[in-house]
Formats: sequence, structure tokens, C-alpha cells
Amino acid sequence: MRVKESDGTEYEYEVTDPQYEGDDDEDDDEDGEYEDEYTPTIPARVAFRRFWPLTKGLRGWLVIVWVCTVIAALAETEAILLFSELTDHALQKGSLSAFWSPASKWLAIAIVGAIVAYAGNSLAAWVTERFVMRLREHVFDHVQQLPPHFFQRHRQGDLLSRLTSDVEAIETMVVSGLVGAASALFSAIFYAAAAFWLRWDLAAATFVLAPLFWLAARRFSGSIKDVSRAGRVADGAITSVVEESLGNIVLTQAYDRRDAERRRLHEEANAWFRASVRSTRLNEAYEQLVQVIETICVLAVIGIGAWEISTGRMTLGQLLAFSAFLGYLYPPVRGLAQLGLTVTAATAGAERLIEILDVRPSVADPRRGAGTDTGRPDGAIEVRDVGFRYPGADRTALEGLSFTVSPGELVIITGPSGAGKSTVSKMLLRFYDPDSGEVLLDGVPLGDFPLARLREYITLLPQETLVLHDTVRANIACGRPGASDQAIEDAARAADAHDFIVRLPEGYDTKVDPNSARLSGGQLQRLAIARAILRDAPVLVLDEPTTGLDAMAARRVVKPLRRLMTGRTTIMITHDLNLAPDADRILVVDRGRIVETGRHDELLARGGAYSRLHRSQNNAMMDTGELRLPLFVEQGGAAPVAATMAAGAPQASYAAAQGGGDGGYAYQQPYGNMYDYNMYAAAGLWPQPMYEAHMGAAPTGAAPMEVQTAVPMEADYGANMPTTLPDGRPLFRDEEPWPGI
Ligand SMILES: Nc1ncnc2c1ncn2[C@@H]1O[C@H](COP(=O)(O)OP(=O)(O)OP(=O)(O)O)[C@@H](O)[C@H]1O
Repeated sequence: MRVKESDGTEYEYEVTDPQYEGDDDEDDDEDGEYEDEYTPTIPARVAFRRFWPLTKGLRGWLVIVWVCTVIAALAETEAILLFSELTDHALQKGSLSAFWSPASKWLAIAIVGAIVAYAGNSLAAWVTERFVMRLREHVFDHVQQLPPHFFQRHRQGDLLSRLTSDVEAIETMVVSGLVGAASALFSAIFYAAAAFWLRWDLAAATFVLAPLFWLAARRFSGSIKDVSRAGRVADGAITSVVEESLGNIVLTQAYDRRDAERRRLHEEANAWFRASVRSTRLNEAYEQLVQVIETICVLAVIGIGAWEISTGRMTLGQLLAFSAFLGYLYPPVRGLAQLGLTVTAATAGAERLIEILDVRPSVADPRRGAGTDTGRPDGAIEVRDVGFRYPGADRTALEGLSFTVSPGELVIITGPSGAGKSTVSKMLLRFYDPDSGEVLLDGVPLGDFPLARLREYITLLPQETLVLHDTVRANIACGRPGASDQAIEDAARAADAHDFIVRLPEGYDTKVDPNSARLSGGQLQRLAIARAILRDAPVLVLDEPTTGLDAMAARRVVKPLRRLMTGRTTIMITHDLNLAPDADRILVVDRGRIVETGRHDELLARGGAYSRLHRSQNNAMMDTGELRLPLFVEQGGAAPVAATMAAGAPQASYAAAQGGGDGGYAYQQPYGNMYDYNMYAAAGLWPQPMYEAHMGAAPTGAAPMEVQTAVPMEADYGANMPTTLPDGRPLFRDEEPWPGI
């Protein structure tokens, strides 16, 4: 994969590496490849190789950093030799004249060394941060292409932790590791060479002890990697718990789940606590062991040096310089060993990132040359014998599904919960490709369209309203980036959203976010409709557009929805059959298959699955009848209902109003709240349970109630409803001006 950076640098990134990757067939998914618990263990070398391509374009700078490191180490070595000269010639002999020359050289070297070290370290930081940025963007970009089920299986907090702290761990492994290793290596070589140059026999004697450092590091590396992996997993789990708990704060508070949530956090925090204490203990044990080894080396040097001086084979200056070299030599040698541990620990982070990078997007852009882009399609959809099973699922979600939708038609897909309706929308938007069969737009298989183009042609209005953390304007404009303010406003007007938007504190520039309480569900849905209107795609997929809205809000979105659907091929997935009479065709889906198809009237007359669904929808209304308030329609200058009811007008049964059960009717609730309810109750007009009305039974002691004008819903759903209560107060509370709090 080629990635282009904002600075114009291009680099090649290989997403896969056969060394640690399993076979890449679909079965991987079924084996639970994506589950949180399973993170493949990989060697540091493989992890390093995996991320090395991302350093392309930075490697030249890395070389400069190394050159700076070499110069700084050389300067340091020279400074120590000058110190030895000063000791022997100026200090031991007490000669000031012998001081100036080595002292001025030392100063010059120190200044050059400081400048070079400054430049090298600054450059190293730049390279490092650039790498981290590149890696983070790369992983983020990859995650954004992953299929919906990936996000259902991974906890969000864990993903966040992978994108933040694990990314930094890779940096330790790839860039800092390299810079640190080079710096330590060069320093160690120079100091060791200088020590050998001064006294090779003494140096050889002390270097015999050097492998002890390596043995110590080796002893600790396995445990440090384990504990570091456990720490990273716990870190992800803590972020997940906090994120889930805050996202569910209403449930937590309403059901007083604080203790349960605290316990959940405590469990994860405890795992992190144990990992982090154990990690500190291991690191500390290693440090102290190394200290002891170092002391042994220093004592060996002093012992041998004292003996050499006593025999006259060595000067004090030489011994001091020698000790200084050893003093300078140990940190890089230790650093090299420590680096091994750091890189090993960082590999635990790399494993977690690689696990994500190995998950394939479920769909890909067509290979170059595939497909013919003939411009904006007319919007003919054909679903041809489609079969699909979710990765890891044990049964098929769709089986032999076939239907066509001509340009401009409205097709409703309905059916019981879990039937596969939303899966159809995922096929149409190409979140997944079918396992068998195909989906075509204007006769062209969806897979032949570039993904971005396809999603320009087919717009999804999903079940949950998606809101960006941005202004209202940006939220509408994301339907068509670069749209003019006038176009945005026109879309908002067509979606009946303009009026409430201008009443917001900053109008179109008011900030909203997904958790915002500023907008009601209905208002958010109208924003989404405005976004879809602006997008102006020839095909619309509406997934339960009225679900989650109360009856009033649902009615308010019907008109904008109709405007949105006009002239577009529309596939509406819904349980709400109120718009069914408008549909050109209704598909009833059950267990992934179409079990019935036809127009609303035909299907009702057939008395099959659709009519049962239709009846059950009405029954659901009846089941909750006792909780409902009496329904009525006040229109055409009819007298207020209270007055009509008080006058004892004859009761009209719900069944009669239903017109034989064929289609619903628009009823408006006269009472906006309990106050209204009590007002009517006090008037002796106890509300009649709907199922009784439906059955035609008059409630005992209740004055009969007249349904003055029954408006068939299919004809006038949301069109002629009153906007005020009988006493003149506004009916639509969500349209009230922004209270400013
Ligand atoms: N990510 C997934 N992994 C595995 N199975 C899934 C996944 N998503 C959905 N399913 C299964 O596929 C089947 C069809 O699901 P789908 O969401 O399409 O149903 P639906 O008809 O839209 O239901 P509802 O009306 O409740 O939204 C169901 O059995 C569901 O459990």
C-alpha cells in the first residue's frame, strides 16, 4: 500500500507479513481471530521488520542523527584523553604552562560536542514524532475501513489504548530503539577502543566481565515482556471500563450501579496494578544486579591499576583516564542491554497493533480498470440470489435473496426482528460483499464501483442518528463537502429543520455532539434528513427512519422524509408499516429469505405473513392501550373534544375508525401531560383503554367519546395534524425556543 504524507513524502507500506500471518482465508474470522483475548505472540525482529517500511523518507535523517552521535562520542573520548594529559602534565607536575593547551582543546571539543549533541537530539525527536504521527494515522486509517462486526467484537477503550499507548511503544522499538542502539554502540566502541589504546592488557582483563551484563539482561527479558503485555492489556481494559461507564452514566445513576461499576474498574485496575508493580520490581532487580557487576569491574580495574602503578608500568593520569573510560563505557553497555529489554517490552505493544493491522477490510476498491463509471446512475437496484453469513456466525443472515427496485420506486422491507433486514442495507452500502450472488446498481455489480463513488450514489439514513462533534452547519454539510451556505439552508428547510436551527443560540454555528442534549431525537433525525437531501444521491436506504422517535416526533419527520424520497429509488427497512400503503412493493423477509412480496392491499388480502405482521403491529398498540390516553382528531373547526365529550356525544369504536382494520388512522392525543390528563379525568371522562375501544366495548361509567374525523394515516400521515392542544398550548414541545441553559 502506498501512503502519501502531507509533506508530499510517499512511502510503501506492506500490510501483511507472511511470517506471522495465518492463511488469509475467511476461516480466520471464524477461528475468532479478532477476539480481544487472543493476541498472537511475535518476535521483536518480526515486529521491527513489520514497521520498518514506515520509516521511509525518514531514514536519511536517521543517518544524520547517527553521524551526530558518532561525533559526540568521539568528542567525549577525546575529552577524556585530554583529561589524562592534564592530570599527568599539569596536575601531577604542578605546571600551569602545561595546562593551557589541553584545556583550550578540551573547551573547543566540549563546545563542538555540545552543538552536535543538541542538533542530533533535536533531529532525533523530530524523526521520532514524525514516525509516531505516521504510524498513528496509518493504523487509524486502517481501522476506519474495518467492517462493522470488528467494532462489535472489540471494546472501544481497548482500541483507543492501542491507537495511543501501543503506537508509542512501537516508536520505542523502531526509532528510539535504533537511535539509542546506535548511540550506545558507537559510544561503547570508542570508549573501549580508547581503553585498549591506553592499556590493552588492563582493558582485556576488565572486558572479560562484560558478558555478565548480557547474561543479566537475558535473564530478565522474558519476564519483562510478559509483564509488559499484561500491563498493556490491563491499560486497554481500564480505558474500556471508564469509557463504557461514562457512556452509560444515566443507567449507572438511575439504577445506582456505582458499586458494580467501581468493582469492574477495580478488577481491571488491580490487574494493571499487579503488572506495573511486577514490572517495576523486575526492572529494579535488573538495575541493582547490573550495579553490582559494575562495582566488580571498577574494583578489578582499581586493584590491577594499583598493582601496575606500584611496578611503575602505569601513571596515575592513565589510571584515572582508564577509570573514566570504564565509567563512560558502562552506561552505553548497560544501555544496550537495557535497550533489549525496552524493545522486548515494546514488542508487546507491537503485537497488539499488528493484530489490528492484520484484520482485513471486508471490501476493497476494484482493481484499476474494473468497472465503468458512466456518471450518475438512474438508481435501478438488483439484488440477485444473494447469500451471506457474518464472519464467525453459525447461521446465514441472507439466503437466496432476490429483488429489483426500478428508478424512483419505494420498496419497503419488513419482517420480524433478526430476519436480515439491516443486513440487506449493509449489502447495498457494501459494508460486506455477499458470499454468493451479487448486487447491481444500474446493471453494474457494486464491486465495480470505487467505494467512495458508490457511497455517493447510495445514501444510508441509519437507525441511529449520527452526529459529528461540530456545528449544525458542518453536520449538514458533511452530506456534500464544500456545499454553499445557501444549499445547506435549503436542505435544512426541506427537512423542516431550519426553524429549530435558527432558534438555537448560535443558529447554524451552534456546536452539537453525539451526546448533546440540545437537540431532541426528532430534531437530530431531521438534521440527518437535511444531510441526505444535500447529498442528493439517486438511491436511498432508510434503516428504521422512525424507530426511537416518539409518535409526535415520528410524524414530524414524515413530511421531510417524503421530500427526501421524491424522485429517488428508496429502500426502506422498517417495522413501522404506516408508510406501507405508499410503497410500490413490500418485501417481507424472514430468516434471510423473502417470504412474501406485493403491494400493501394485495398482501393484506392474502392474509399471510404480512397481514399477521400488520395485525401484530396494531395489537401492539392495543396491548399498550391501557397506558394510552384517548385519541381523537380535531379538524375542520370541530368543537373542542372536551366539550364534545362532556356533551355525551356518541362513542365511535376504534374498530369502526379503523375502517375494518385496513390501515391505520391518524389520531392525536389531546393531553400533553398529566395535568391535561387530570383535567379530562376530573371532567368525568376517564380515558378508555384502547383495546376496549377496539373491541367496541363501552367502558362502564365513562361518557362516550366521539372520533370526529378519522383521517386515514396513509393518506395524511402527519399532514393535517393540529399544532396546538385544545387549550391553545403548543403541541410540539421540541419546537419550543432554546431556553438558553
Ligand atoms: N455482526 C454480526 N455477527 C454475527 N451475526 C450477526 C451480526 N449482525 C447481525 N447478525 C445476525 O444476522 C441476522 C440478521 O440480522 P439483522 O440485523 O439484519 O436483522 P434485522 O432484521 O435488521 O433485525 P432488527 O429488526 O432487530 O434490526 C440475525 O440473526 C443477527 O443475529
